[in-house]
Amino acid sequence: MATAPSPPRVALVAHDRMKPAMVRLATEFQQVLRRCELYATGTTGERLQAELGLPVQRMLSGPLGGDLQIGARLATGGIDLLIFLRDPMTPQPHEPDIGALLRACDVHDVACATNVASARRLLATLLEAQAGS
Ligand SMILES: O=C(CO)COP(=O)(O)O
Repeated sequence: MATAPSPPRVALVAHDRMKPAMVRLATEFQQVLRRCELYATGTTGERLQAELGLPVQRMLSGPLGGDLQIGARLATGGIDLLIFLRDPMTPQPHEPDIGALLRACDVHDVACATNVASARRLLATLLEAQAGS
């Protein structure tokens, strides 16, 4: 008997000014996201749980090490796709952690979207894959 494919493991991260955009994106793609295993940094995950009821495994808040926790999971093969809505206009206290997470995506060749337009395209490919399964 064929076993069901395991759900994609998707990490969702947004800086404060980008959280409304993340909530809008997750609302638009919530049917897709509900069929994924979701991870998020602390405050992003809190919003997605509270506003959409998405079952998110929350890490620490980004500035407290959450980006590094997601990066560690990604580096050990536990994340298939990262959506990281970065705020390009506001300096962050944990800039090195952000760079480390994005570098881990490149090192391990994990799909990563850092703005809404590319995130929508990545999520659309998940939608297509789910429709075909
Ligand atoms: O700072 C972040 C990513 O660098 C996001 O962290 P929060 O989701 O906890 O706000």
